[in-house]
Amino acid sequence: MKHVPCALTIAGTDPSGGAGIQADLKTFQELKCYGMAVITSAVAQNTTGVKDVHHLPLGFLEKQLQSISEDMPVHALKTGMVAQKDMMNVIADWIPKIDAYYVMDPVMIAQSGDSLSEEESREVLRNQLLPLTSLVTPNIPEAEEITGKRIKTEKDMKEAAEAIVKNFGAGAALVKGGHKKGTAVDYLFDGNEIYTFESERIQTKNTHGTGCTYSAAITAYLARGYSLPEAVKQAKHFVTEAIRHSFDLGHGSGPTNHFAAREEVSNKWM
Ligand SMILES: Nc1ncnc2c1ncn2[C@@H]1O[C@H](COP(=O)(O)OP(=O)(O)O)[C@@H](O)[C@H]1O
Ligand SMILES: Cc1ncc(COP(=O)(O)O)c(N)n1
Repeated sequence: MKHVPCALTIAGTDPSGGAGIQADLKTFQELKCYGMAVITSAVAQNTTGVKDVHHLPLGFLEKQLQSISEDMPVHALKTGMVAQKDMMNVIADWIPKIDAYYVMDPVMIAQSGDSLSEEESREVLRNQLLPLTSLVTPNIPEAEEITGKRIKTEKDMKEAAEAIVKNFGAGAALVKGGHKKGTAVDYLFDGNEIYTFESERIQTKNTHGTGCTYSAAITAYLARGYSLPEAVKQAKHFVTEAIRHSFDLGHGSGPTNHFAAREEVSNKWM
């Protein structure tokens, strides 16, 4: 039987479809992976911001994870919104039971400015989850939170990526420059080398879910067997096209276009 790459996301929801679990599953599907999803929190949100959050009970999170590991193969997984420290502990206990790449998007604050994680969970993220990762993908504010150092320059971004691997035990770190001025440049440190991934900055307010989409795309390429630098390179292309052809939907920061990188539609549909 043909082997299908299997990718799992453990994250919160976005009923408006641009971020969270919904963005991850769309991305897995676009990138020809069998997508699976474990929900941490149900979030009432849209392009304008977060209205309410309902955390699922811990025992139920455990049962969802067990439903995967007792039955399904996982080649790569990602975590997105994991708001509470006890949820992080449950996930940290579960990950070593499966043999898969682990990409952590350390979601802390939504683009709308709403907090998506409890302050006290950040210590557990650093100490329990980071050492289990194959890759962590912080934006600049998240990299500052992890390292405790301000990031102002591109040199600071590279140093943060190195510190997150060397001092906090992440497998690799990709510090994303979506929140700075100038080109959209991201730096990957894989324990040996710094790699640079750069694209032009697209002038749009419609960037809801970019971080989710990017980390899901990296996860999908890892599930498909790409090396880490190649997975990031392909995922960067995927997210750049998704932003370039993002949708002017909703009244806030609109969602990215998860099918923009499809060659067969890019000329016809847009
Ligand atoms: N306006 C933009 N034009 C092009 N690329 C962008 C833009 N905004 C963000 N990116 C890219 O999108 C990806 C997600 O980055 P970022 O927005 O920093 O993440 P997050 O959603 O976690 O804050 C990165 O590759 C970043 O460089
Ligand atoms: C459930 C969930 N997870 C993550 C984000 C972050 O989204 P963004 O990539 O826009 O910062 C979000 N808004 N909702």
